[in-house]
Amino acid sequence: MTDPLLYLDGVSVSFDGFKALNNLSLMIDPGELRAIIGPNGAGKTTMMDVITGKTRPDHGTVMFEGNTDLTKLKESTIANLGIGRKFQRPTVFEHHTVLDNLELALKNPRGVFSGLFYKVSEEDRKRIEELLDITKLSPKRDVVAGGLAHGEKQWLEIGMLLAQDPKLLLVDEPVAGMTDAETEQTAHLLRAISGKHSVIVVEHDMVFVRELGVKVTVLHEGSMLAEGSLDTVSANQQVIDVYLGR
Ligand SMILES: Nc1ncnc2c1ncn2[C@@H]1O[C@H](COP(=O)(O)OP(=O)(O)OP(=O)(O)O)[C@@H](O)[C@H]1O
Repeated sequence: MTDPLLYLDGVSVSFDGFKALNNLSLMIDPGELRAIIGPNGAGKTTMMDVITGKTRPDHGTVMFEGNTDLTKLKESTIANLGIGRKFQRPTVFEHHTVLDNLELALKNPRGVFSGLFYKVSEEDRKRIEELLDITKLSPKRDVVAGGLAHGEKQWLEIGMLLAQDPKLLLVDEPVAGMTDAETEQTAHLLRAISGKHSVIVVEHDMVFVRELGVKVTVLHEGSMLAEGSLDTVSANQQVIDVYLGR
């Protein structure tokens, strides 16, 4: 058995006495792509906030690569360990081209480097070509990011995060506002980057989750309600009740 890359153990977070996370435990393997679903308020965002160090849990540990407890570290330190996060709204440099955006992302590995003394090396060029290829943005390389379609912007931002070679990528509702074709393409992209990177994706769109075809964790009231394939969890009576509001 491989050791998990990430191991949340008994994590609880309270806001004014309200338990947003309640004794949550979860394991993610190296290279795994995992979907997290759950009704509004289930604690999905809070879970991401705890992993990235934005929110400190009241109880529990978040072990990364076996022996690093993320709950003891600052957000910037956690980012430097190789944990990237993509928020729902794309944040790309709108006035720069796709190529420039990827170059800028390479220039600032996890925010440590100064771009001032930076020159694009042959190795970087190769990496940028790989990123253009995987995000399917090669034909758009010279287009200004502001002129991209919504889906393309999201893929560009994922490419920018990949430029920093994260071990773990957290992706929050990537397909909100996407067309069906874009949604399918995004599932394809996330599947393509898993293996080399672990990816946790939070999403409400079940068509997308089905396209991902990976293990699903269902959160409810801050705890894990069920885990397994989408077919398994959707047949679970407790999961059905929660989604129907019973
Ligand atoms: N900073 C905060 N202060 C007070 N309550 C909070 C705070 N952050 C989250 N909560 C509450 O904790 C609960 C869990 O919220 P969270 O955003 O993690 O859920 P979610 O599963 O991401 O929901 P959604 O699918 O709607 O994004 C919610 O009831 C929310 O109102």
